[in-house]
Amino acid sequence: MSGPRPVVLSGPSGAGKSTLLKRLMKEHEGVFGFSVSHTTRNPRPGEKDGKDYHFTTKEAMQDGIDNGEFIENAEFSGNMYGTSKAAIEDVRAKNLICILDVDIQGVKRIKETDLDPIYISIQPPSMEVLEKRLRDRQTETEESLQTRLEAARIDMELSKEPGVFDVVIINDDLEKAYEELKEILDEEIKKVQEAKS
Ligand SMILES: Nc1ncnc2c1ncn2[C@@H]1O[C@H](COP(=O)(O)OP(=O)(O)OP(=O)(O)O)[C@@H](O)[C@H]1O
Ligand SMILES: Nc1nc2c(ncn2[C@@H]2O[C@H](COP(=O)(O)O)[C@@H](O)[C@H]2O)c(=O)[nH]1
Repeated sequence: MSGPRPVVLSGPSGAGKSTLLKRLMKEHEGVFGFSVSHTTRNPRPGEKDGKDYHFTTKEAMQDGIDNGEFIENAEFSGNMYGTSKAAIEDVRAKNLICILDVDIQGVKRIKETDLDPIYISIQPPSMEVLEKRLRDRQTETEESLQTRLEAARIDMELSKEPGVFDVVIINDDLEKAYEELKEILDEEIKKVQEAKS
């Protein structure tokens, strides 16, 4: 595939992926494009259909999967999530760096494709900090919080396996984590900016 290299951001729910990528996109207008995933979970307050996710039903999503419309899909915390081929194409058609926010199952499935992204894991400094962040975000029920923490334990172990990620960023201090992320992507950012000038 031609154009700038896509970027996969992964890591436990609550580690800070959306926080970092929203800032990255805001500070680099016209450089990044978000691959809008499909999900069967309910929207959170403030989330917009078509921007944060394509919110859909299990039936419609399963039809799309059966029709080969997704490059990967996974079940996470009782809901379906997936990256459609169209979501990636929409970004790549504009010659932008395509950012995918997917869980560890998504990372493994994307590795079986020819997408060839830069794989970045965003990790919390500890389980305790992660739990506090998730509780403070007030988006989960106690049940879904516990499911997410269990998935986080698995994610934190798998992310240590050599070769899974190109880089692991510990998001303790937000400024430091953001600077690290920018530095990793500096070369790709410059390529897009130069192509536009
Ligand atoms: N370095 C940080 N220090 C303190 N709070 C943080 C930091 N990074 C993110 N947060 C906060 O932690 C919460 C979780 O962050 P965020 O929603 O970005 O996580 P996420 O990895 O995108 O989660 P999910 O995968 O569930 O979407 C948010 O309320 C965010 O404001
Ligand atoms: N495999 C995929 N995982 C995805 C996708 N979109 C998001 N995610 C991951 O799901 C969890 C939960 O997200 P939330 O928005 O409900 O908090 C998180 O780890 C995301 O990275 C996808 O298309 N495929």
